[in-house]
Amino acid sequence: MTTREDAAREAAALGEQLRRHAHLYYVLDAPEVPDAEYDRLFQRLQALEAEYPELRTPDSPTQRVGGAVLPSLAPVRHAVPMLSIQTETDTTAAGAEAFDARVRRELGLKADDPPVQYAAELKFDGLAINLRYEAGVLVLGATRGNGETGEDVTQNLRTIGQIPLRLHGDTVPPVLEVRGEVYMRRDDFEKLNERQREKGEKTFINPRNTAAGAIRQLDPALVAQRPLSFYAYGLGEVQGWDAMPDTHGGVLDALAGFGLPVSDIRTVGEGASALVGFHTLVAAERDALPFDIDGVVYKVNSLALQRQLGFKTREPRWAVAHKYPAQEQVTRLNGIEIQVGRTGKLTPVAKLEPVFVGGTTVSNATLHNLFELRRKDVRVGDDVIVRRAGDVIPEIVGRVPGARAQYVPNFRMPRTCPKCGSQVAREKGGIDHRCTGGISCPAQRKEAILHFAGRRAMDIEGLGDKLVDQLVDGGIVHSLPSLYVLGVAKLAALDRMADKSAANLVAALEKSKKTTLPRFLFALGIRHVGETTAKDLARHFGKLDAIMGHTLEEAATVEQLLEVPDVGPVVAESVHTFFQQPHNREVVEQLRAVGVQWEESEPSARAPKPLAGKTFVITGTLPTLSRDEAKDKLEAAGAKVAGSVSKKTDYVVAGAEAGSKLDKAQALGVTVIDEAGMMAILENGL
Ligand SMILES: NC(=O)c1ccc[n+]([C@@H]2O[C@H](COP(=O)([O-])OP(=O)(O)OC[C@H]3O[C@@H](n4cnc5c(N)ncnc54)[C@H](O)[C@@H]3O)[C@@H](O)[C@H]2O)c1
Ligand SMILES: [Zn+2]
Repeated sequence: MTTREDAAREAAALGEQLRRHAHLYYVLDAPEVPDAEYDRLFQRLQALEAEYPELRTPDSPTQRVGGAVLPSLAPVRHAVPMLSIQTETDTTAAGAEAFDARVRRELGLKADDPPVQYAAELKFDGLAINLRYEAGVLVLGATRGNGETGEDVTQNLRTIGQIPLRLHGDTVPPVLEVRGEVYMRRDDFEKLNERQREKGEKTFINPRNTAAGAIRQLDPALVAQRPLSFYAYGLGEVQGWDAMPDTHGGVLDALAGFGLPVSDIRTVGEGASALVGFHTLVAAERDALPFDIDGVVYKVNSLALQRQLGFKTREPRWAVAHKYPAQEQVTRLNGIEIQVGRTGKLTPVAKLEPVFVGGTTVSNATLHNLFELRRKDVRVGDDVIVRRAGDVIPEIVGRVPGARAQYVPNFRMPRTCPKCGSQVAREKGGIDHRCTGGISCPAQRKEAILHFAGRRAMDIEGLGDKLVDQLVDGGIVHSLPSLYVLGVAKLAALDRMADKSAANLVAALEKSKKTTLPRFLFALGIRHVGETTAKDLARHFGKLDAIMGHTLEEAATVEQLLEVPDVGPVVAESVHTFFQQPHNREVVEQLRAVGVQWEESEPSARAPKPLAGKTFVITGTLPTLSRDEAKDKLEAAGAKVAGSVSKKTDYVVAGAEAGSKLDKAQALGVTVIDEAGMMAILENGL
């Protein structure tokens, strides 16, 4: 049993904590704990005050709205105070029933009186804003502040495209204050954070705080860079609105008519059952919404009844917020594991004490990369904040500040891939750590096979996404070489695979064995080695063994790789590292052993380069060669092949139906030759 003194002591401590968190949240836009944690403390204080009403002092956090006003922004006194909304903590249907019962009691309705009509809408998780329109023109935009006085953020609000600077239509009242929420869409938030991550900069915690922080920026140019959105949901001061609707639903329709964004997800219905229906419906849709909501709001629809019900200190009696499970929760970080993605990226994953967040139990959450992990300074044993919103994978947004009981070393990335043992590398200036065992790493198997089979790589027709899934998941193909031992019988046994297509695939595999060195190099999926680089490498070295060497030690060094025209340090490093992985070398050997072959040539370092320094353009259809073949031949002789004709072009090779490029060549006086002329130059030189 709590004694009065205990209760007073606890209430004082709670008040202090709540005031501190409210300051961090409302004034600094930098909360230290999730809302669920704040709400828990708040409800505890409310319960104590209910038991001992003398503890309910006027300055108690339960009696006040929002936070203080930033001194750097001009204060705005609200004509009509901006209040909070009472929260219904019971998230089941009972929450809506309790509200309906309260409203009926306060209106003095009897059991057999007709049901009250309600408007139900989303509770957007953003920042409350008051927009003042005079004669239809936006003259002032303010934050809620402490409810009585807010901050002038007009210039910042003007940067939000969805907020009309002038209202539409000729029924706009002389004075109209519109209340609504500035928020950030989830995809906009993700994109913003993705950009921050790429730049290695600090990421934002959640859309709500990002939006709130942006609106209270001093520099409108900075605000303009933040993708903010707006929804209107109510009114402030109104003067001279002759045709003012008499219901809340009607008001929202009118606001939409004036050109203000109003959410379509709302309803008007009778009694508690309509509210329960809406709550259930929105719960099912919540994850799919493009923005965060933390609940739904029920409002008595009739404005006359709203006036009759009136206000308490902090909130109207005619509205209630019915919440959903929180999207951020605190839990214990039990460990950090490394996950290897399809493309070889290593991601630190938090192993959590299971926690119910965003409607499901979460025990894993991403920490994105080593830099972010370090910046957030999370260590095993910490209390961390997990966020799970919509379909976005759960993530750790930070740790709950506080001292650690004992020293815990900083997390380190493994030096070798936990899946295949290949070396882990991070490019200079890059953020991500990657496994370098592309073709030999089980985590990257599917991606590697798809790339290998691609049209511009080994060109294995019929080996697509779904089939690769089937082959790998069924344990039939576990490496690139094992593709070449697939038999028709085994393939035909697969789902959705007919004998004919099985036979076709085997034939395509057989055909693909005869390839070219550039295609083969490209097919290996070495990071940063695209088609062009593969060609450059093949031309320069001529033979695969000149690049990979008979032994690890004989493989081309970074310096040797840097001699290839157009190959820079990042590419050279990547090729070198690839061939330093024993598993990768094995796969290449096995591919050769199953019969993959190509014609090797003299390294271009030694081969004559009669066309060096000359630029060719190929246009039209040549009689025997494809354009790619002609290009290869010219490039092998040292020529540069360009895509468009300019004064720098030396020759245009024109085939049938050559169009504007030929006209341009003639206009510029560039020599035009045909395929036979090109072959003569290749054979005899210029
Ligand atoms: N994490 C922290 O440290 C911390 C600190 C303080 C407050 N908070 C959070 O702030 C919230 C409490 O703040 P509050 O007093 O602003 O109450 P509230 O956010 O629960 O409700 C009032 C607000 O709801 C918004 N709203 C959204 N949709 C609406 C709609 N359709 N109709 C009307 N209003 C709508 C308005 O901005 C309004 O001001 C809680 O969620 C709490 O967890 C968190
Ligand atoms: Zn690996």
